[in-house]
Amino acid sequence: MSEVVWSIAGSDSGGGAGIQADLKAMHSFGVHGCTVITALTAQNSLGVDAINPVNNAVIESQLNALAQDMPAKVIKIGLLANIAQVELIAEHIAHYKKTWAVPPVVVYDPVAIATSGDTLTEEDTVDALKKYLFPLVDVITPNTHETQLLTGIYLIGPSSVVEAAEKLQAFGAGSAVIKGGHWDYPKGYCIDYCRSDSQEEHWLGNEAIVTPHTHGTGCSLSSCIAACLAKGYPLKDAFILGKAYINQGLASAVRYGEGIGPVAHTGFPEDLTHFPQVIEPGSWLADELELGAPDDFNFAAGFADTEGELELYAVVDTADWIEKCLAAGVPTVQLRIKDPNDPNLEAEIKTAIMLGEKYQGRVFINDYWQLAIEHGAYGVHLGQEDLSEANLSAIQNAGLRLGVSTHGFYEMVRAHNYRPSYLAFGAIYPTTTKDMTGQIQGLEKLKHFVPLMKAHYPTVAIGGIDIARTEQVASTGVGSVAVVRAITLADDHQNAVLELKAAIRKGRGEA
Ligand SMILES: Cc1ncc(COP(=O)(O)OP(=O)(O)O)c(N)n1
Ligand SMILES: Cc1ncsc1CCOP(=O)(O)O
Ligand SMILES: [Mg+2]
Repeated sequence: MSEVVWSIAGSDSGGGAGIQADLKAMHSFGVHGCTVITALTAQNSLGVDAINPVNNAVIESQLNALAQDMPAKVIKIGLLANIAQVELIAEHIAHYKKTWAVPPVVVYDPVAIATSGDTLTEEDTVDALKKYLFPLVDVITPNTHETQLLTGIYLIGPSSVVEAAEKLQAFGAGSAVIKGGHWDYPKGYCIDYCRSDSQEEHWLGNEAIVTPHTHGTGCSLSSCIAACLAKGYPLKDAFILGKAYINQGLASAVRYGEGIGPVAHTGFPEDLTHFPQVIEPGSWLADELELGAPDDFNFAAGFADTEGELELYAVVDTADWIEKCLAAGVPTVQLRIKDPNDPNLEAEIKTAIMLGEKYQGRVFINDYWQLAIEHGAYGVHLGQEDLSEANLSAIQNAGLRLGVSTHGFYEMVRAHNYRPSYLAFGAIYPTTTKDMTGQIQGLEKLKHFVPLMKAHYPTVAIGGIDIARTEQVASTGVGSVAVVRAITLADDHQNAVLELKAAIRKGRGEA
C-alpha cells in the first residue's frame, strides 16, 4: 500500500498550482494524495480573479473525515486564506502530533504570492503563522518573496539566504528550503538552499531553465518534498529530487491559455541532465557564491575507467581472501581493512595488489589511497566523507580508478561532481557487516538509481545481498553485485561464487 500524504491547500481552477499541482506531483512520486481544500480560487493563466475561502466548518469536516480513516505520514500545507484558517489548522495539527501513533511530518509552503505576483493571503496572517503554525512545521519551503515577507530579510546573496533560514528556524520551523527561482545570482543560475534541523547545509544550482511557463513550481516542489519524506527519503534527497522534478517539468512546460502555463508533471526524474549540481567547495559556483573551501581540499574530476561493468564484486578483509576470491573466478575484489593500526596493513595491501596482477583481476583498496598509489593498485574505493579529505588529484594523476559509495540521490549527484570510475549504492538490505542504521535503501530506490546513473557509470549494489537476493538485485540492471558475507561466511566459497554468478546472469535474463 502506498503512503498517504495530505495536501491542505487551495484549489486552482486553472489546474496549474494548488491542490491540482500537489496531487500530480505526489502521484509522480508514488504516494497517495488526499486533500483538504481551504479556498476555491478563480484563476487562469493570466492571473487570480478571486479567492473564495472555505469556511472553517467545511475545512474541519474534511480534516475529520481523513483523520478517522486515512492518517497521513506527511501533511503538506499550502494556501491558508485567513487567520481563522491558520488557527484551525494549527490546532488540528498540534492534536495529531500529540495523539497519533506516528506523528505526521509537516511541510509548509507559505503560499503568499503567486508566480503572477498576486497576493493570496490576507496581510495580517503573518503574525498568526509565526505564533500558531511555525512551531509545528518540520520543513518550510518559501520562495524569495515569501522568505522576505516572513523574515523581513531582503535576499541579495548567500549570506542573507542563510540568515533568513536561521530566522525561519528561530520562528519554530525545523528545516528550511529556500527556493532561489526569483534571485538571479550568479546571473542566469538558479540557486536553492536547504538548512536542516541539525543545521546541515546544502546548496544546489543549475542554469535557469528559460520558459515563461512556471505556474505551480512552488506548490509542486513542496509536494515532491512531502512525498519523498513520506517515502522515507532523507531531506537532502527530497530536496534534490524535487528540484530535478521541477527542472524536468519546466523543460517540457507548455501554455494552455494566453498567459503563463503550468510546470509539466512528467514522473520520477531519471535523467541526470535535469538534476541540479550539488555545489561543492572549490567549484566555480561555490567560488561565485563565496561559500569557501576547506584548506586541504583537493578537487579532481575524471578518473580512469574500469573497462566495463564490475560484475561480481567481493569485499574482503585479508589478502588471503583476495586470493581465494580471485582464484574462484571473482573478477573484482576489494581489500577492506578497517583497522588503520593493523601491523600487517601495508604488507596485505602489497600482496593484494600483486595478486590482482597474478590473476588478472581488478583489485580495489578501501580507504588507504596513499598506499594504493604507492603500490600501484588498480583502484581505490572511498566513502563520501573521504572525498573532501583524500588527495584526489594524486589518485587521478597516478591513473588509479576511483569508486565512490553513495547512500541516496543527493550523494550520488555529489559524487558525479568528481566523475569517478564507478558508483556504489547501498545498503540495499540490512546488513550485520557494517552499521548502516538509517541508510537502508531497498530495491525500490535501487530501481531509480540504476536508470539515473547507468548511462554514465558502472553501477554497484552493496549491502545485505545474499545468493537468494542476487537475482532480483541483478534484474534492476545494476552492473555489479558487491558482497561480503555471501562469500566469506559460505560453507563452500567456490560454490557460492558460482551460485552468485549464475544468479546475476539469471537476473539479467541471460540464463
Ligand atoms: C563496493 C563498495 N561499496 C561501498 C563500500 C563502503 O565504503 P565506505 O563508504 O568507504 O565505507 P567503508 O567500507 O570504508 O566502511 C565499499 N567498501 N565497497
Ligand atoms: C561495506 C558496506 N558498505 C555498505 S554495506 C557494506 C557491507 C556489506 O556486507 P554484506 O554483503 O555482508 O551485507
Ligand atoms: Mg571507506
